[in-house]
Amino acid sequence: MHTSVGQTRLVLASASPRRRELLGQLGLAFDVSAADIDETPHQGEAAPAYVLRLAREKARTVATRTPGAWVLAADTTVVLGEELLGKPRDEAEVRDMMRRLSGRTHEVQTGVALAGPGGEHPGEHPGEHPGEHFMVVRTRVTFRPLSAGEIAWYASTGESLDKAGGYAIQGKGGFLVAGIEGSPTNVIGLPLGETLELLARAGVPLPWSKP
Ligand SMILES: Cc1cn([C@H]2C[C@H](O)[C@@H](COP(=O)(O)OP(=O)(O)OP(=O)(O)O)O2)c(=O)[nH]c1=O
Repeated sequence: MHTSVGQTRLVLASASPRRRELLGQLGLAFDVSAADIDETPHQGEAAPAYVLRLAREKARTVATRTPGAWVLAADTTVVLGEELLGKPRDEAEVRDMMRRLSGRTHEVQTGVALAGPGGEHPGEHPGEHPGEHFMVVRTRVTFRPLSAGEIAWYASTGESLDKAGGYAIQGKGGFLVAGIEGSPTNVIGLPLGETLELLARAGVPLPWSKP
């Protein structure tokens, strides 16, 4: 997809097909450019600080190579108690995550960051990209108590490996979930209502705003 928002391009800094599809639902035109960054959490880093740091880093990385564009990025993680559950490495780790999530409520947290087309002018605060806006959105998700058979089958489907917490609520993993409190699109990787508010706050022209 290539076009511009008013005079200024909007770029989605993501390799995630889910984020591309979700942002596309807002009727905005945008380009896509993935940011490959190190996603290792810092020692003792709290979940909201972690997802925000990664979202801002992705946005800044792409903003540096696309000057004059608005750059939107996000990072999603699953938080169970104090623990961050990222993407599982293999099927055994998926089974382990499913056993831990079974019958319990966890939070899905997404950091969303928008870097403005600020050129070379410094931001207001040290380390801040000019025109930067960001936020963290949290959704509570409760899993059904899962049987050993359900866990083994789900882990074998292969849909877990590129998903935080090892499941996809929008896919085969829908049966795992008993209830959800908060934004559903946040769980899939981009909270649409809040993203819209962020874009509006930053002054990005929306499809229905007057020219
Ligand atoms: C919990 C859950 C996560 N996910 C996905 C959303 C995110 O794409 C992924 C978490 O990984 P992220 O690191 O947030 O994103 P990504 O690596 O897929 O893409 P990029 O960094 O390039 O933007 O997990 C689902 O699709 N469904 C779910 O139910």
